[in-house]
Amino acid sequence: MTAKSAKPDSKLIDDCFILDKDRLPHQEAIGILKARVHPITGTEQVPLAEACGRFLAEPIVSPRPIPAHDNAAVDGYAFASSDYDAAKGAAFRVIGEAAAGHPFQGSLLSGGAVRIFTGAVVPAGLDTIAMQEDVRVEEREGARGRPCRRDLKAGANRRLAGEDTQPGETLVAAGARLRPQDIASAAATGLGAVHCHAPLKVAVFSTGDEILRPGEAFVDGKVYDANAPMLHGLIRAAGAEAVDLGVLPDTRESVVGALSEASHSFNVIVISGGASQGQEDHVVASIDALGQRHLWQIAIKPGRPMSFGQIGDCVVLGLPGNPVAVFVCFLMYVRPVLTRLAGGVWPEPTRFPVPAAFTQRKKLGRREFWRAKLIRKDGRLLVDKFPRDGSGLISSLREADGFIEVAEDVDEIRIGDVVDFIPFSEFGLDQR
Ligand SMILES: Nc1nc2c(c(=O)[nH]1)N[C@H]1C(S)=C(S)[C@@H](COP(=O)(O)OP(=O)(O)OC[C@H]3O[C@@H](n4cnc5c(N)ncnc54)[C@H](O)[C@@H]3O)O[C@H]1N2
Ligand code: MOO
Repeated sequence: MTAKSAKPDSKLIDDCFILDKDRLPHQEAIGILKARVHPITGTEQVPLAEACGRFLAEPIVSPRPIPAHDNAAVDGYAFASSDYDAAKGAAFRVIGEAAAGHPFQGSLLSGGAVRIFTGAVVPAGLDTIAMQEDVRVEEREGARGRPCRRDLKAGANRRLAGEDTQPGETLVAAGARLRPQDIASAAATGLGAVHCHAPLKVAVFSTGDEILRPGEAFVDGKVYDANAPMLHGLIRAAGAEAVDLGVLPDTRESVVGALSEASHSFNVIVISGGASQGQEDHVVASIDALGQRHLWQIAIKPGRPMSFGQIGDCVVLGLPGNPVAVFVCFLMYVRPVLTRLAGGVWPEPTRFPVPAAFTQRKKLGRREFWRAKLIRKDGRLLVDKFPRDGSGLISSLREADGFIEVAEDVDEIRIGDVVDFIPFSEFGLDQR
């Protein structure tokens, strides 16, 4: 991997990214977003069964030890280790029974054992359980004896009260997005509901006179709207509610009117297309007219003309029209913004170091996100770059396993260089 200091590259005069040095570096853009957004939704009690995927407003703290009692890990016989000789094994007289939900009720005698089943409370005074497969049943002097094997450790097959969770322990921190295993943890403490942030309401617009809605009859010269349905899925995967408000024509009045109206009823507006400075691009000018713009043009590829601002309390994220740019901008910028606004902790995807299976030059001074696939070669895991970079190639998104993130100061990746690979699963998008 070759790293150089950023400098203008006169060879690339026809490159529309020539002015990247004047644009905001990725980390500065992240800094602006982080500084500007904070949780904005209300909070509510949510029944556990409905809480998966919600952002937690208050930590989940266990009111009790889990398990609540010492209990049997196996079906067998419980006895006191003080009555047992590990060198010889032992024979016990069975004096009663303990089943899950039905504790032993009798009183214990020295040398007595209790027939016990998995999950049953271990009777007070007993501490060790012999698995029934390790026990031989005998009739001796009229009573049923249970000689059990040698070498059992004191405490064997007993699950201790509190070994999973201690009372007062924080199980899930505020700001976490609840997963099924977190729900199990809360449920095990007896909590019926948890305190969560209300979901964020996000409006989605597409713009462009060329855009047709999927399902409509094709018209020459038009393009079906791939962005709004994709954004819908991405927003839902990020834990927010999405409402698709349709396609706006390329006029200033329609964009200003639609943004203004939506800003009154949504927490966030995500709009794709019309993001740059052509005469048909109205998003940035509309944000300027209606509110404040905090960011526009990032030194990245793809996705450079992304914008971020606010109209009143409504956050507006303007994404470029190219679907690959929408995908990249959403995962790298919009998703963390939505997470934070919804009460979550700013998510940082893990970058996995993986050797490159390809050689590729790159322009200095901007960060690039390359679509990539994991491959196996001679038993090693490598990452291969999708051969074409076009920002309209939805096929590349469909086939990729993730992004390779290439820093501003790198001008070439060579075969064998270790690169930063971000699998799409890091963004909550499942692998097929
Ligand atoms: N002279 C320049 N031209 C362009 C530049 C530049 O710097 N100078 N930047 C290029 C880059 S990079 C991008 S990204 C785009 C950004 O353009 P806009 O956000 O203004 O996007 P549009 O022109 O509206 O659309 C771009 C492209 O995407 C298609 N599109 C738009 N919406 C959808 C949709 N909902 N579903 C599917 N496809 C969509 C649209 O038809 C265009 O092909 O500008 C470059 N040009
Ligand atoms: O950077 Mo554009 O965002 O090529 O699609």
